[in-house]
Amino acid sequence: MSTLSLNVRLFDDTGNAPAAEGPVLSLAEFKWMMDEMMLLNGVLNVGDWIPWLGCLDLQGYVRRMKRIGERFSAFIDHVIDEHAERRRRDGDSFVARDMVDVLMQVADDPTFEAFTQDLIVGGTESSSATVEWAISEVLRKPSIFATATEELDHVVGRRRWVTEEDLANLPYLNAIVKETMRVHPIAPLLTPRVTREDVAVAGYDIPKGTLVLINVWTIGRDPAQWEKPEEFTPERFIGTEIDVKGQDFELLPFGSGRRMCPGYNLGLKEVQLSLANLLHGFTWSLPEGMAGQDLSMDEVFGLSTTRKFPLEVVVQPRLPTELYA
Ligand code: HEM
Repeated sequence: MSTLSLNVRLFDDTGNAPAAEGPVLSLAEFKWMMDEMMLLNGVLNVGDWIPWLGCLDLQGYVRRMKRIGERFSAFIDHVIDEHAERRRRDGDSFVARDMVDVLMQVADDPTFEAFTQDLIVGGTESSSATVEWAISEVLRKPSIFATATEELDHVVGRRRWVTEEDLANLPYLNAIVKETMRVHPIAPLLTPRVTREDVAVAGYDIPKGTLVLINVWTIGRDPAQWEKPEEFTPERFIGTEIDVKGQDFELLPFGSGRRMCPGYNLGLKEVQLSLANLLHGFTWSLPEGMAGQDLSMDEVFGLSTTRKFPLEVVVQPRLPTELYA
């Protein structure tokens, strides 16, 4: 899934970065860089909590962070140079083809490189990991697959793939996505906030300057908010108005307020459309002899929360052969 997500953003069909002469040559290498960055974002660095130990870098994390920072920087420079070159080459006939092109048209300041990196890092694993969690949940509960494919067959039919226009007519598919985001929020503690003034929330006095973490992972499992929260039940969203757009505080997979995910619209569509096509196009099952409850749902906590163990599945086509060409 992350390969698909990266191919959409950066790589061509052969897995090479565009103009494969830059500091990153292969998709595999770039994926390693992404994994390393995600992991290092979530680690507990002793030096952050016991400052006098910081200079020793006992766990080696700071060294690794510096190394990955330099490699990412070199890669982003390469992406920007490549885009600038096409802009120069095309002159008046230049047409923006991707997000970097658009950003270069609207912004030209020193934060641009960091912003491009934010978009690549923030937008890649979040979508792919969410789809992977959704497929994992479906594998554990085959009745969900049956209901989803019944809806897809009815709305889309078996002679074509799902398109963006179909999404509005797939309430059960959308409910699977919401339920996945409730149980597996990609950023369980959102981005940290600091209070700008003294404030009282729900009877608690929070002084100005307090670091505040919003635990959406726990909110998603709060029995006061959700019936049988430990169960994966997409049906709970059918017929409700609860949405993921930052207004319903019991479900905040994209956060809320001014620091809410700026890519939520794109991310949501990407997850809905990928999942819809994966369920429509393939029958999913676990390897022989493995039962749903045997599938590990252990998580790795990093910048995003991904599966600890890779998902091993058996897939079979559901649609006419010519659609897979
Ligand atoms: C399923 C997909 C996605 C999920 C679940 C997700 C989730 C999140 C969350 C929870 C935050 C923190 C929000 C907060 O603290 O209030 C965030 C921030 C961010 N996201 Fe996403 N995201 C997704 C897709 C994307 C995409 C596609 C992009 C860009 C193309 C993107 C770019 C960003 C950026 C740049 C930030 C930092 C914003 C800031 O700090 O001001 N995300 N995302």
